[in-house]
Amino acid sequence: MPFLFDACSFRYSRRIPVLEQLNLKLRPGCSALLGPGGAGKSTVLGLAAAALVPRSGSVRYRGLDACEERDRHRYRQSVGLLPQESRPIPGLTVREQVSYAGGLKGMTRADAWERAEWALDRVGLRGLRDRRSHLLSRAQLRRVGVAEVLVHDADVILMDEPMAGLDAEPAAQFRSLMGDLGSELSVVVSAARIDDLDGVNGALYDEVVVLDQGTLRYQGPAKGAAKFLPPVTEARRTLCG
Ligand SMILES: Nc1ncnc2c1ncn2[C@@H]1O[C@H](COP(=O)(O)OP(=O)(O)OP(=O)(O)O)[C@@H](O)[C@H]1O
Repeated sequence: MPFLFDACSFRYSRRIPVLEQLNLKLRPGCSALLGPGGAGKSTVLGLAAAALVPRSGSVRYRGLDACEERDRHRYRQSVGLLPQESRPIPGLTVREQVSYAGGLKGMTRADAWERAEWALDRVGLRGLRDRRSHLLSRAQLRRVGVAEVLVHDADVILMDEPMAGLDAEPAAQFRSLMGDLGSELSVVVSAARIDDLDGVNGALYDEVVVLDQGTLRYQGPAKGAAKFLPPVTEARRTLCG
């Protein structure tokens, strides 16, 4: 079931439009959203997650309209966003933080608490569940972010540049987690370069969307995307095999 962006316009401040009349069918389960810094990837994911609201136009998923008050709660339950930086909540343990995320999506306290343990197990953080979340590394916090999505049983997870800023070893471990998640849950992943996603799960990226300056430059198979991406030789090599 795709995200449907219909004539969607968005701007953070009055002056500079980021998206203007964007029409996009973003298919979870197989999509990578690529583009250079400032292309609008985070904005598109924020709109798809109903964390941002368009100035005009609409964003729909599974027949629910993210802009309609009556649909928004159910919409947000189905969609989870892993932002570029997962932040600790000062004073909370890891399990409390994940459980709190479940509460924000409408789960009862008891359900969220139980399910948080499962979600932390799923992302390999069971052993850290009672640690204060501000003591975690960036890579561990990113896993907490994934657990915050798993806790409320979202059916799609939108990951905003999940490999950015990770050292080689945690990056490899996170790729492996993403590969596992991709076989269970629909995923949309953004990245500046396709090689940031290399090795995650080849089958996941049978559709690539390239954005530049808020405009859709390309949508289709990964191989055809190379000429629409910035001239990064490594990225081209990966795409073109
Ligand atoms: N909170 C904000 N306030 C004002 N402008 C913003 C804000 N967030 C993003 N922008 C601007 O919106 C445009 C699109 O940014 P966005 O973060 O969506 O792009 P991106 O492709 O995700 O880039 P990056 O890879 O650098 O995160 C950029 O010009 C950016 O400067």
